[in-house]
Amino acid sequence: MPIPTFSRMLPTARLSITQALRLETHFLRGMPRQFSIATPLHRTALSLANLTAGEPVTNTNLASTLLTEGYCCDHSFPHTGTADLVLTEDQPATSSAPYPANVDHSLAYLEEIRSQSFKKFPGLANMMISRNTGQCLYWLVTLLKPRNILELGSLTGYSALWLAEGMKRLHKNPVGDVATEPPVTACELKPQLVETIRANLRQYGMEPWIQVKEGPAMDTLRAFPTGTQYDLIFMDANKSDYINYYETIISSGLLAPEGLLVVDNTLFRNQVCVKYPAVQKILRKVNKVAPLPGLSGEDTGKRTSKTPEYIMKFNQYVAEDPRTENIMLPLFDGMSLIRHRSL
Ligand SMILES: C[S@@+](CC[C@H](N)C(=O)[O-])C[C@H]1O[C@@H](n2cnc3c(N)ncnc32)[C@H](O)[C@@H]1O
Repeated sequence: MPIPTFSRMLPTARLSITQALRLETHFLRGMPRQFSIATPLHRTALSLANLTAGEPVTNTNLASTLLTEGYCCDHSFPHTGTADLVLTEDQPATSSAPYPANVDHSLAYLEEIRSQSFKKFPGLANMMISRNTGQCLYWLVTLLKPRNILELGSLTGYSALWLAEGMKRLHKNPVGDVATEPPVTACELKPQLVETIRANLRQYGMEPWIQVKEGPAMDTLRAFPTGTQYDLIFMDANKSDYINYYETIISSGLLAPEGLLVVDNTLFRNQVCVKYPAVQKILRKVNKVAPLPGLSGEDTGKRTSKTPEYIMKFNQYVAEDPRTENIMLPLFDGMSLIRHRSL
C-alpha cells in the first residue's frame, strides 16, 4: 500500500498546536516516515523521528518533543509569541526508511529492537534515547575514536548498540582495553532487561562488542580495578544517582584524561527550565491543548516526581564544578557533554 503523502493532504499547512496534535494523531501514527515541524519564526526543523514508525504516539509525547527539541534556554527560546507551526515533510514521499538518508541502512536492525522494546516493555521503552540521539552517539564514537565505552542504564540495549555500531565502524574486530573483552560495557539493574539485552546481542551477532554487567551501576563503578579508564561514558541510568555517578566517575579517574562523559535527559522534557518566563509561557500554551505529564511521566517507568529536581541539581552541580567543563545540547531530551577542564 502506498504511503499517503502528507503534502497531498496539506500542501502548505500552517497549524496551531491543537491542529498539529490532531493531525498527528489521525495521520502520522504508525507511518514509517519522518516529518518535521518548523516554526515560522526560525524555520528550524524539529524532527519528530521518535514519534513515527509504529511507536505509540500520545499528545503528551508530541508536546514534550516540541518542547525538548525546541530551544530551551531563556535567551534563545524562540517560540514565544506564536503557537503556529508549519508542517513539512523532510523525507521524499517514496522513502519508507525510518532514518534519514545519511544513516547507514545496515543499522536497520536497531529499528527492530526499538519496536520490540515498545511491544515488550510498553511502560519503559519510552525512556530509550531517540533515533537522532542514537545517531549522535554513533557520530561521537566515530569522531572521538574511544578505546572503550561504558554505559550506565541500558534498558534493552538500544543505545549501547548505537555506541557499539560506532566501534564496529572504527574497528574490524572488537578491541577493548583488554583484547579479549568487548569494548562496550553496558550496566543494567533489572534482570529481565539484562536477559533481553543478552538475547538481542545474541540475535544480532553483537556479543563480541558489548558485555553486560547486571546490578546497580554504582556497584559496577566501585568494582572496577583501580586505574580503570574509559574514553567515553554514557550516563542514562536512574536520575536520582546522577550526582553520585558523576562524582564517582570524575573523582576516581574512571573518565580518561581526554575522555568524554555524555549525560542524557539533562533538559528533562523542559521541566528543568520552568523557572524561565519564556518557557513558562510556552508551557502554558501547550498545556491548554495537551497537559504535560506533570512532574511524573505517565509512561516513563522509573521516572518519579522528583526527577526534574534531580536533573536540575545535577546540572547545577556540574556547572559549578571547577574540575570539568560542559556543554548542553538541546537534542531530544537534552544531552550534556562533559570533559575534564585540564584538557
Ligand atoms: C533511561 S533507561 C536507559 C535507556 C537506554 N540507555 C537506551 O536509550 O536504550 C534507564 C535504565 O536504567 C536502569 N536503571 C535504573 N536504576 C539503575 C541502577 N541503579 N543501576 C543500573 N541501571 C539502572 C533502568 O532499569 C533502565 O533500564
